[in-house]
Amino acid sequence: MPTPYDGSFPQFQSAHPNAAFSDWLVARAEPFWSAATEHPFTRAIGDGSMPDEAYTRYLIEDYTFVTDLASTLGYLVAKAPRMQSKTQLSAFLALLTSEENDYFLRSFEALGVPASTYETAAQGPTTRAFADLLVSSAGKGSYPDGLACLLCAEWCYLTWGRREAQKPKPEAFYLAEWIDLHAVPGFEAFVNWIIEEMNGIGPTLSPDDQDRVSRLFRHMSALEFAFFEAAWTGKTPDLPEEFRQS
Ligand SMILES: Cc1ncc(CN)c(N)n1
Repeated sequence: MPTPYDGSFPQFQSAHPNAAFSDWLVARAEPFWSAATEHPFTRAIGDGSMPDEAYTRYLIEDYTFVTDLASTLGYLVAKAPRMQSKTQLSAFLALLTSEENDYFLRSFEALGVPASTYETAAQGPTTRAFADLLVSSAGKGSYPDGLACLLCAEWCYLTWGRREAQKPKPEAFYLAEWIDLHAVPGFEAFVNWIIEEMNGIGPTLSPDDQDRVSRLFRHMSALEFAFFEAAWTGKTPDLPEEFRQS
């Protein structure tokens, strides 16, 4: 697994003159970024080797995560400084609450999960930590804070989605469609937009703000890994010491 870069953005740029702010975020988020994007759970989605039990566990938790993600997008639409950004974010929010919501409902039906289960599911500890970070960064933090969390979540999914889309489609529609949702050109264009938005704003931030944004991206990467791990193993993984609240 790659080791983390612990220097500042200007230091990173002196060593890598063509590097963008988002490259620095990824370098600072290692080894969690690679652990999340290469998690065995993501490979099992594309292999068609996913146990129903693990995928059901994942979908129930992820439905609550996506509900919080929709709230996060609502905050970001409100905080985005430009109309062009509000347009991008609200279009994604519309997709999340329509096409993606429909995906979850059809998948729950196919996997035999009743509405009474997924509508009232309590979040496990990892999803709760995610919800706290996402919703509070976007709601109480600045636009770049919330954007860093969104960037990590969507870029992570584009990364494994594009890789798994190279394999023959899995038979189960809920696996094949989950890959498609995260590999189609429209999703890629949206993630590229978030990357560009962050690359435009990041270099203008103060050193303290850059540092905070990079910590949020790193924390999100660790949670993305933990989320896959919890679904895959059925156990709550311990978060590394640096993310535990005192
Ligand atoms: C945990 C998690 N992270 C990201 C995504 C992609 N929206 C998701 N569905 N779930």
